[in-house]
Order: sequence, then structure tokens, then C-alpha cells
Amino acid sequence: METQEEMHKYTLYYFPVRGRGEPIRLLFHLDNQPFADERISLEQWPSYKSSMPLGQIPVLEVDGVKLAQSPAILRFLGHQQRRAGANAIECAKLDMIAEVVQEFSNTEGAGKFGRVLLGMITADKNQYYKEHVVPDLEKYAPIIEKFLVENGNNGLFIGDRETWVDVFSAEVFSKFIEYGSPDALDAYPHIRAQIQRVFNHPNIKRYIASRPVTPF
Ligand SMILES: N[C@@H](CCC(=O)N[C@@H](CS)C(=O)NCC(=O)O)C(=O)O
Repeated sequence: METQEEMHKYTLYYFPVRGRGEPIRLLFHLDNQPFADERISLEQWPSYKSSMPLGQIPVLEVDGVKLAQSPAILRFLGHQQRRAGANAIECAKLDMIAEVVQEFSNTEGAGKFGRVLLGMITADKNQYYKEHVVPDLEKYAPIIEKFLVENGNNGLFIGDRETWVDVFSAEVFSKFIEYGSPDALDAYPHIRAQIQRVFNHPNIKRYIASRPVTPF
């Protein structure tokens, strides 16, 4: 993807889960962009923590520079891989949508569903989904659906090529169909189309087929 003079060495540090790291992994794989996928176990984490800019992961190390905050990492790679907007206004619109996806990821209900599934929060999965995830989905999914409708019927936020925000959104929302309820997004056909589009991309399919076990 990158030309010779801008070839970078990338290392992604994250836990061996999908969480906030998987959109970054997917974006690399979308363009067959080589990177080291460093999966840090909970036991190893304390020895890494103080070396990370914000004491948290995901962190992307680019030629020795460590970047934190998953949307900032995704945006950077979006530009590197020509998967950003075509001009400043398109980039700003994508940023706006990415902020919505990130806000959804940070909610008290849907944002913590992963911790319920991973056993870090003790709760009945189905009850938690109905009582705490569905209300957040009902708040945020219509906003995402509206942005997709505005761009037509191709399952993309802007233009006719997948951007970093399409990958981000598809990964975040797809997990509620996979782990919450198969009908989670039936009311949002354009989000479903976006998920289909991203996950049917041959490079993404190839990665998922060989992906190590990576829970929520
Ligand atoms: N806003 C950050 C949040 C990062 C974050 O919450 N990371 C968690 C895992 S998903 C973490 O590093 N937890 C371990 C710790 O805080 O020690 C992002 O989107 O990257």
C-alpha cells in the first residue's frame, strides 16, 4: 500500500481480544499492510503499562513513536492507506461520525457489554443485553443509519471506497449481532449493508478465516 519512501515499521499493542484493537487490525488487513500484532496477556500487562503514553492500549508504535487513542490511530492509518476523505470537509465529516461511534463505544451499557461477555462484570448476558445494550443501540444506531442513507445504498459513509470510519463502525456494530442478538440491527439495513461490505472484502475474509481465537 505504501510507497518505498514512506514504508513504516508498525507494531500494534493490544490485549488478545477484539475490543478497541480489532478495528485497527482490520484496517491493516484491509490493505494487506504488514504490522506486528503484539497480543499482550493480562499477566504481561503490568510490565508494559508504564511504557505506554496514556498507560492504556491499544497503542501503535510507528518507527519507534508510540500513539494511543484508538480513533487517532485509525485516523492516522486511514491517511496512510488512502482510506480518509478526499478533502478537509470529507475528513471532518468522517471525524464527526467516528466521534459518534467512539461515544457509543464509551456508553455505560453497550460500551461495557464486552466486559460482561469476558466475565469482568458479573451479570446475566441476556438480561444485560436487553436492559443496558438495547437502549444504547436505539440511541446511536439511527444516527449511523442516517449518515449511511445520506450517502446512498452502498453501505459507506463517504464516496465509493471503504474508509477507516466504515471499518470502525462495521466492527463495533457487528459484535451486537454476533454476541447480543441476531436481530440486533434488523431495523438498520444500511448498517447491516456496511457490515456485509466490510466483512465480505476478500482481504478481511482471509484474515478472519485465519484469525487466532479473539473474543469480544
Ligand atoms: N480511549 C481509549 C481507551 C483505551 C482503553 O480503555 N484501554 C483499555 C483496554 S480496552 C486498557 O488499556 N485497560 C488497561 C488499563 O487501563 O490498565 C481508546 O479508545 O483507545
